[in-house]
Amino acid sequence: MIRMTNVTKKYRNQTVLKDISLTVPPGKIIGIVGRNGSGKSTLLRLISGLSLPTSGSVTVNGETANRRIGKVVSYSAELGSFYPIFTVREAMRFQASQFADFNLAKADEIMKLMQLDPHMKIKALSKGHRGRLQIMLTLAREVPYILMDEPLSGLDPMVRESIVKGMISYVDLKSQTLLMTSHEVSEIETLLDGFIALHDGSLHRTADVEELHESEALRISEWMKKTYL
Ligand SMILES: Nc1ncnc2c1ncn2[C@@H]1O[C@H](COP(=O)(O)OP(=O)(O)OP(=O)(O)O)[C@@H](O)[C@H]1O
Repeated sequence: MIRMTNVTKKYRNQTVLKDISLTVPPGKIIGIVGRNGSGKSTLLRLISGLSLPTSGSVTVNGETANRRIGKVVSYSAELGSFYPIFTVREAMRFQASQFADFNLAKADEIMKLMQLDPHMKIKALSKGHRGRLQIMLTLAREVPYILMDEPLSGLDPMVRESIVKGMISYVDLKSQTLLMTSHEVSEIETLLDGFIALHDGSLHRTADVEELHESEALRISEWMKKTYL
């Protein structure tokens, strides 16, 4: 279980998250939605333990989310931490050397699904292929929580649907929870069990997708248009 209790995050004197309290149960696919600058990435970074709240607490399976939480949380790392001269295969091996839970066989399958060339150097990859590599490196860890920040950004619209579906097939919902942010809610909403909607740093709503369908006969994208426009 991910639990945020009265979490506020400030950068200098700007409050980017305000008094957020929420829980994310295990075994779910959850979207974090909201306008640009509403705090989606900041929320994920707090859960990943790479950033700490100014006040309030964030716990994952009862443990405070700090840098050590990386043992149960896989966060879509920036490729900046990988040497640009690494090939795709070397980046996989490097990830395996950093994380004992990195499943090389699964990584290999995802690499094929993503149509990544194992011999290509990171510095030579296009933006879309760098995005695919990031998805593979994040998803191949056998951890309870996988956090992906804008996994679809930079991906060609023609392949997004198949990549999203493929991605989900590698999440084991008996033991894993996936949280992801996306600007294109309509592209991921059929996969989501629930969503967390932020507005100007405040928690606007958390809901089950089914509950939204049943109570308001709306899809998330329709609800967002109605709410935010
Ligand atoms: N390291 C930082 N230092 C200062 N301000 C920051 C930092 N990180 C984020 N912010 C600010 O926090 C606010 C929320 O940013 P965040 O990236 O979390 O929003 P977001 O909802 O993910 O945005 P987008 O949809 O544009 O990706 C923004 O105003 C941003 O400028």
